[in-house]
Amino acid sequence: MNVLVTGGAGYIGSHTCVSLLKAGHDVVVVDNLSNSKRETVDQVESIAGKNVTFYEGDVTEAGFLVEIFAAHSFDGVIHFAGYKAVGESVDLPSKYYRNNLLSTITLAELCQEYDVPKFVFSSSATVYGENASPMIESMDLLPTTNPYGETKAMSERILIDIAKANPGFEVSILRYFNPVGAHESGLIGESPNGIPNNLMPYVTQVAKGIREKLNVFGDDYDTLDGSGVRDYIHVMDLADGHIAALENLSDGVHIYNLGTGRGTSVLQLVEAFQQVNDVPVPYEVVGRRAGDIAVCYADATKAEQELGWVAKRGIQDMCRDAWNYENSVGAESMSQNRK
Ligand SMILES: O=c1ccn([C@@H]2O[C@H](COP(=O)(O)OP(=O)(O)O[C@H]3O[C@H](CO)[C@H](O)[C@H](O)[C@H]3O)[C@@H](O)[C@H]2O)c(=O)[nH]1
Repeated sequence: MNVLVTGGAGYIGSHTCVSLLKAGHDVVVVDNLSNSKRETVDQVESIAGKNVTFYEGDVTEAGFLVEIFAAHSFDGVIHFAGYKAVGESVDLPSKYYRNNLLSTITLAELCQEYDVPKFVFSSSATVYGENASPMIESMDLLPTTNPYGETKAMSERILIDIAKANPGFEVSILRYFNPVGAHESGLIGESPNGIPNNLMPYVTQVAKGIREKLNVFGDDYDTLDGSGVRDYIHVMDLADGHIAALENLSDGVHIYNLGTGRGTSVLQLVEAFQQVNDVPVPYEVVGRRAGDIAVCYADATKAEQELGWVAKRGIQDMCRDAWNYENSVGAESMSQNRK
């Protein structure tokens, strides 16, 4: 297939491009590089040994996208591009609603105009809100605690309605749990700007000595050791999930959790990281972080039954590959304002 990947220079997008190319698909990337770098696309090409067509620009701009849709005959779109910082979305809600919703609407409209039948959307487990785990696709969505999460829930709604009105439009909505790790080559990985919000990049930076210690946000949750429990999934498993979703698409809307189905606590993850990589990760338990829930993990059976996809890599692989990337030449130069 000839696939348009929006946000293909980003963390999950770049790993998915590798999997797409390796599976024999052709890839066109559109990315405005607001939170990523052009070099990542070069790294993707060198890992896969195949070329990618790259356009720098914004997927909220229909005029810019029209030229790309006209120049290529796409079989499908995988839409990753979007703002994703939870805290920033609380401070700048209109930035999030404008960008994340407009991009989804614009792309879905262009798919109708140019007869592009397949659409895979990056959603998030955050749409489950405070439901009790395991999260299952058939659950009613609960309000999320921030505009970022709302943009994911609203984008899902918009795609469901557009698919209803346009028979033949095939939509796959993928709800990611907690993506971590990196491609085993160490050439691409997660390079957050500034102080990381998420656990794994914070852990790797503490291990590396860039930050003094990890703050563990709460040890008084009702979990096995009191720290928060999440379903961490290796980014290459997640990438493979997109290929399975794309290749198995059929008429209508299909929603899948992409998780392992297993929960790991913050303290368990820190312990695994130290053991696998033989490096200390000093930490201190501090108060809970506003908006966090105690436990979030997937029921991952639907993706297995319908797509034949299961996550193959474990916590050890995730910790090893995240550390390998942190120690690579690329990690430092990819990140901005790290200190
Ligand atoms: O420095 C840190 C960072 C995180 N945590 C803990 O580690 C766990 C995972 O936190 P992350 O920030 O890595 O991930 P979240 O589950 O909070 O975030 C996920 O859910 C969010 C919505 O709530 C967004 O969807 C986000 O993109 C996605 O990664 C949580 O228990 C959190 O409290 C710490 O203890 N210390």
